[in-house]
Amino acid sequence: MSDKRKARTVAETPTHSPVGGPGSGSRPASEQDAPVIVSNVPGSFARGVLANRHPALIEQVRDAFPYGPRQHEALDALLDANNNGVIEPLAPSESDQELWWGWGRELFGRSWFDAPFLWAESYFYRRLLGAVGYFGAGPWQGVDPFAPFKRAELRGTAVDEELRALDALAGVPADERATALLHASVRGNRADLGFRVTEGDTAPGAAADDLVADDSPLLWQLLPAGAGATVAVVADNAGRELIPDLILIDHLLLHRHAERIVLHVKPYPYYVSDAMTADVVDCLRRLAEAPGEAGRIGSRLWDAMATGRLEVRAHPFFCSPLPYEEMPGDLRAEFAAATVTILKGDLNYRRLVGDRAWNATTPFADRTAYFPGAAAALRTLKSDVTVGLEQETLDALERSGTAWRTSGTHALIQVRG
Ligand SMILES: O=P(O)(O)OC[C@@]1(O)O[C@H](CO)[C@@H](O)[C@@H]1O
Repeated sequence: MSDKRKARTVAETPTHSPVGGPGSGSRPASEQDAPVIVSNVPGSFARGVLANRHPALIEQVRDAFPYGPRQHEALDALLDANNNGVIEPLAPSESDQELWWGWGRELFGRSWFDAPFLWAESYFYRRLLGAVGYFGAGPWQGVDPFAPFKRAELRGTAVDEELRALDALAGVPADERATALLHASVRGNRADLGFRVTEGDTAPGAAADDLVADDSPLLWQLLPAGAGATVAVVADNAGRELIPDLILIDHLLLHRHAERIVLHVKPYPYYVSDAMTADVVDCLRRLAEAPGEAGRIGSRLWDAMATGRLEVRAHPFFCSPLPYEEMPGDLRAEFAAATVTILKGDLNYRRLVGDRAWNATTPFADRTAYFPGAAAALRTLKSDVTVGLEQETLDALERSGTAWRTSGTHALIQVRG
């Protein structure tokens, strides 16, 4: 962690005030140093994630596999540390021990609730994988603890219905279809299995599709047909989010809005349902084996993989607890070479604009000015961070008295060209 970042984080942690909920849009966060979100504020969303979602998740994972005593003991220890304990560093034998030490040196020995929310969540997932033996040499190495949930979702009848709906869409004009597919990709971000651990079923289409910001005209301007664009797509969740993302990717390739697309996924399981290469393969199979238009999309994408027009990458940075502002040079170069980078989902948004209590009218372009090239965020609102709203929009949301920031009922399409 850089000294600059360390100083900001530590200094601001104790002075953080609750964020989210009615009235929070008027908090006087300066544009430069909005407080880092931590999880020690009673009643805050971040506290709820650590206090409720993480323990529930440990139990779900425990119940989903016939783990042995070693895994059960490690899960018990993680549960205890999450609820009552302090953050322990990784064992020296772990290959990423030094890396995490560097990212959180000053946080070890402190309560999980006092660490920056983004860091604490990321480290929780790292510890969970460690507890079930994901990284260790042994029979559980590489076994995705979230695979049963991802698999059940992908096999569900809801996916059948969503794929069947593509047949009706095949006949509509290309621009209408493009809008529908873009919105489906945004709405797909509601299908987040981590969110559903405590928030219940807010699956795609279950709630009003309420866009609080919509820069989609700018996105299409950046991608005129036939201009030879390369698009980077930073994926979020597998299954019911990744399927509409892949369908949108097919549309971009088919209508030559992009000549080449690089799909960035996680190198290992993360935030419950985040997509890895194995999930891309499962989704492509699901599409390719479906009847009708979905099957045609699946085989086109399969071919696009074979010719390199669609490529999958899994950079380790995606599983780090860092904001995109601190991305390494090779990833920066990759995004710089893209015509536009589309970042899916809530966590990517937090990492893109910074996991801080920004004033919601802070311009999106200011918060993403560091990003190497054009950036587009497609996100359902599922955490406190929001920027780029018009004052009237913010006022109306605050008047609504709803938990609009965190309940997954609202979404946004924000673009910086
Ligand atoms: O990135 P995603 O899948 O859209 O959302 C991730 C999420 O479920 O996890 C975090 C809380 O655990 C929040 O940022 C958000 O609600």
